[in-house]
Amino acid sequence: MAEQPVGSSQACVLVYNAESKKWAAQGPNNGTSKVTLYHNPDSNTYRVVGRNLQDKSVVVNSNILRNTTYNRATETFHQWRDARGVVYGLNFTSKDGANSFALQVEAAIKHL
Ligand SMILES: CC(=O)N[C@@H](Cc1ccccc1Cl)C(=O)N1CCC[C@]12C=C[C@@H]1CC[C@@H](C(=O)N[C@@H]3C(=O)N4[C@@H](C=C[C@H]3C)CC[C@H]4C(=O)O)N1C2=O
Repeated sequence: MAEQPVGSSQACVLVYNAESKKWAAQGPNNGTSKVTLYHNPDSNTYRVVGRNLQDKSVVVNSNILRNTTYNRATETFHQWRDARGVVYGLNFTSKDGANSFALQVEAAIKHL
């Protein structure tokens, strides 16, 4: 069976630049995107894919692994580090959207 969407939310997608110590919004309109957690049941893998609402560009495509720490830095800002050390941040547009997305990512990590 192909990849299934587990859940989606709206967030500004940011990537941290360790050099400049600054967050960079990904894509136009301040990086506001639809972020979706996908599950591939055949390989039991998960990934977070974000598509910018304005130009539909893919602004994040990050595997969530069993050793991924999904950090709820605040009620509306969550972050994680990928296998290459790239740090992604999601600045959610609502606390409910942030919480529901985090619960699905946390459940996914437990399921790996
Ligand atoms: C042990 C460890 O790895 N810790 C990592 C975090 C982490 C922990 C555990 C697992 C994985 C990871 Cl990833 C760490 O601390 N990291 C990862 C890279 C960046 C950072 C390092 C330093 C800075 C200091 C300030 C802080 C930060 O960026 N806070 C946010 C913030 O300044 N902003 C964003 C919103 C709200 C705030 C919460 C929106 C835009 C900007 C703003 O408000 O304008 N930092 C970090 O998060």
